[in-house]
Amino acid sequence: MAPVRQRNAKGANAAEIEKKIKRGNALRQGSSWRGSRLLVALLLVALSACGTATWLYVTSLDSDITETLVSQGELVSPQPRVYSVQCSEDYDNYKRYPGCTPQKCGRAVTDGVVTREEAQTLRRLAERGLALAGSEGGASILDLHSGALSMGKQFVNIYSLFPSRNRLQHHVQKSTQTIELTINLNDAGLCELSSPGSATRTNLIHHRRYFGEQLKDVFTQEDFQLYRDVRGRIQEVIAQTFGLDPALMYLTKPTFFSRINSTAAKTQHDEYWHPHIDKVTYGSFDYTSLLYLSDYGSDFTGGRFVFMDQNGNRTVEPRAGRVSFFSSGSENLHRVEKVTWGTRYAITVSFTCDPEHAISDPALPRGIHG
Ligand SMILES: O=C(O)CCC(=O)C(=O)O
Ligand SMILES: [Fe+2]
Repeated sequence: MAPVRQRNAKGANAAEIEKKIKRGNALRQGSSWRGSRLLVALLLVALSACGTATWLYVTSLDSDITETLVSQGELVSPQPRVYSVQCSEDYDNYKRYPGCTPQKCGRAVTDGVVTREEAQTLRRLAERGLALAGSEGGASILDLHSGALSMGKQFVNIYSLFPSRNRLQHHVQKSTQTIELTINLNDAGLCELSSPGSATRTNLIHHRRYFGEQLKDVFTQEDFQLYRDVRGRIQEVIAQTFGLDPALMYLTKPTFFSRINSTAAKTQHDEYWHPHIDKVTYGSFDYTSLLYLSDYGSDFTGGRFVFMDQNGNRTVEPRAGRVSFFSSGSENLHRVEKVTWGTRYAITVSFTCDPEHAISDPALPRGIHG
């Protein structure tokens, strides 16, 4: 019996051990299941956290935009779309010119004043002109009136190099900064640029020949005629919209082509995105207009124009041929978003009520025949 009991006891032990092994396996299996379930859950949490963060980021990019006043895809024609805004007190600090000084303020957009073909012609002109030089950073300008052209980290004057005098002094101006360059034309027709305050003599460059030869191909009389026509039509629509006498408003400086891309800024001149008030930045401006020469979304991304109002921001999306215009005081604080891709072209054409700040339409310098 004893051996049987023993066998039985052994048998019971073996069954117990087998049970334990099975339980152990099941437990291990269970814990590996639990482990992978935990991993999947963690992954899901991480993914949804990522998704939420991305969503928050994307919406935060847009969250400062309360309203799109005019999108690129729509066509505002023939009448401008007008948004009235209460005039700021800025104009009280200046002499008032009845029939011109803003009494009604606001902003308006029209696609009915400049055709897309005209915008394309002007854009080609901007491309050719700015290809002569251009800023090292993302924002270049070509001022048609003064001839100031971004070059590297500074500006050159493509017009002043023309008169056949030997020594010229001129000022290149953008915003509040004025650079005075003295240009000496040497016997070889090369020019030496020097600027007061810099002890070292700067560049000996073939500017005179370079721009002289290039300019003939870049600007024709027709181009300047087109600028004049467009300027006249813009003046008319501003006068109509704000109830002004167009004969009492004058083109003022600066009036320039701008080319913006996503290259990192190299100097302050490239930092076009800062909020500003045109009347403060440019002084003489009473009405600002912007003629866009390229399309938001297909020629470039970013680069929307943003009115920064107290109760939110309102955008205008550039469209080739679109004219956006507004009274230049602090009722129209604005900025341009950074361009994130592509190239954005525009022209700034602005008007003053003060005859002393009037400029004549840009024209080809004497001696250059288109
Ligand atoms: O190009 C734009 O949309 C605006 C430029 C601007 O604000 C300016 O020239 O003062
Ligand atoms: Fe501006």
